Amino acid sequence: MKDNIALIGFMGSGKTTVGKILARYLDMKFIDIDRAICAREKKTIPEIFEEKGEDYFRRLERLIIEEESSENNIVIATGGGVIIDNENIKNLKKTSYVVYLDCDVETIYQRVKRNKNRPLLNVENMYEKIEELYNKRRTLYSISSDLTIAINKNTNIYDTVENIKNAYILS
Ligand SMILES: Nc1ncnc2c1ncn2[C@@H]1O[C@H](COP(=O)(O)OP(=O)(O)O)[C@@H](O)[C@H]1O
Ligand SMILES: O=C(O)C1=C[C@@H](OP(=O)(O)O)[C@@H](O)[C@H](O)C1
Ligand SMILES: [Mg+2]
Repeated sequence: MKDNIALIGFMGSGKTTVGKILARYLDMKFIDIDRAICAREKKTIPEIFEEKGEDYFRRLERLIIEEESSENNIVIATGGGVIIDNENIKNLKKTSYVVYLDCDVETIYQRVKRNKNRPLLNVENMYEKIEELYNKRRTLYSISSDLTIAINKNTNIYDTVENIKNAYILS
């Protein structure tokens, strides 16, 4: 069994929300990479993207994942773009059981449409943008993970947590 659990998946798939509950259930520490980036920069994600650019954000994301990957007994909620950089997956896999929250596009859209905290989705046609990014990324999520959990609009969050917990314990 690996020391940590890392959650990956598209924006809105529930990484942050599931991660918090999972950590509590397993008595592990919870780390949200986005939150750690914001704390370090003392800025929100949209502010970092606007003032410093996406590349700067990605460098910080990579650095913090590298740091956190040397910890133990933690649940890590990553940001949806973590799989863009292969180095991130290599680092996470060293110490984490990687779980892909595989959520359908419609459910993602319904969950994120009113939220302004995801700069990549602040475009005129958000649904189209989600589809485009989703199609680009889905294979990467799949091949980067040890376990895939299907999520849709009817999925109960506690079932998700229970399934991850059981698979992790058996791993
Ligand atoms: N299983 C679920 N059922 C209903 N709403 C959910 C579920 N999981 C997450 N959400 C909601 O979807 C939104 C996005 O969740 P979040 O955890 O921020 O996703 P991520 O970190 O993957 O971007 C939040 O408003 C959250 O409350
Ligand atoms: O998919 C992405 O590229 C991003 C996802 C976000 O995290 P969530 O997946 O938690 O929304 C956040 O890291 C940033 O807005 C970029
Ligand atoms: Mg999140």
